[in-house]
Amino acid sequence: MDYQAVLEEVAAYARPLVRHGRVADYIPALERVSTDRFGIAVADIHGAVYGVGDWEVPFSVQSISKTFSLALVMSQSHGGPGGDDDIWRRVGREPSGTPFNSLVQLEAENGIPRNPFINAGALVVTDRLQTLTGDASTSMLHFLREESGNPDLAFDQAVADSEAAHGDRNAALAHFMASFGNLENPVPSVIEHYFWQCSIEMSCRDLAVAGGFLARHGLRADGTRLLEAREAKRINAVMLTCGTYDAAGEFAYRVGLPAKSGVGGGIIAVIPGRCTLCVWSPGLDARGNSVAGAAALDHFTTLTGWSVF
Ligand SMILES: NC(=O)CC[C@H](N)C(=O)O
Repeated sequence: MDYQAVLEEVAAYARPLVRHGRVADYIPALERVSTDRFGIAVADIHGAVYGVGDWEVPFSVQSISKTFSLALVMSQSHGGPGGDDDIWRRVGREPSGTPFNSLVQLEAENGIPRNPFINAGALVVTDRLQTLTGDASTSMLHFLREESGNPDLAFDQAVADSEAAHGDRNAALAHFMASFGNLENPVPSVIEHYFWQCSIEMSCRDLAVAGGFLARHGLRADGTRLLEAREAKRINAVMLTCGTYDAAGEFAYRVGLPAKSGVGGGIIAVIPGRCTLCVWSPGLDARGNSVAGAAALDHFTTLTGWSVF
């Protein structure tokens, strides 16, 4: 496969959609990013990386971090009966069908979020990572530096501060879950670590490389094992069904890959056994997914025939 040629063709297909959609404005620091940007990268399972456009420009990973926090928690607390991790007692794995920051299901479902990729679920996962590591956001940053091979990865303090200043919704979710006994750490510390992890800046290149363990059935870049193969399979499955919020059905229909999006405009996608992709373009659709990014991934699987279906 000539990855570079495929990426050029994908970029040409998606470019007319760049500037479509809206930049997330509920986190004011994200509003400053230009909608003109478009980049896409592929990292194959052997470590080769290809990219076009703004593929080396760092952006705010936002909810893409939810994939890595789940992986870190699963890697550190291998399972109970049937190999299931304890985290699944505290968070479900069904699509929510509601927006990523919705409160509505939590009361009826006793403070157990539908899945780890909506905000409520990610707060539970961050809480667990905080208990396991003592410093959830820093342990994630170190992991991402190692897996991406980029020691310069950093938090974006302006984004973390901006989100904290406008974080009433996430604070409400956390307090509500705490009232059901579903948080182990104090709410202020959980939301602070969550905002920090969302603020990490990475490029398409960094994210495609760092997500390689999902395509390598759990093996890290250095060949050591992060996750059992069945755990990597499970994360990919939850990405497919829940990774693009209440658009996961539409995304599976169009793209047919496990994927996780963020309101910074990035989307990572996994082709197990082959490669990991990351695309970035900040204009978002009504559900919070990158318009040009989703179109690019759609065209990539159409050109290559490499969906999981
Ligand atoms: N969908 C997202 O990327 C949301 C992440 C964002 N930090 C939030 O909590 O609202």
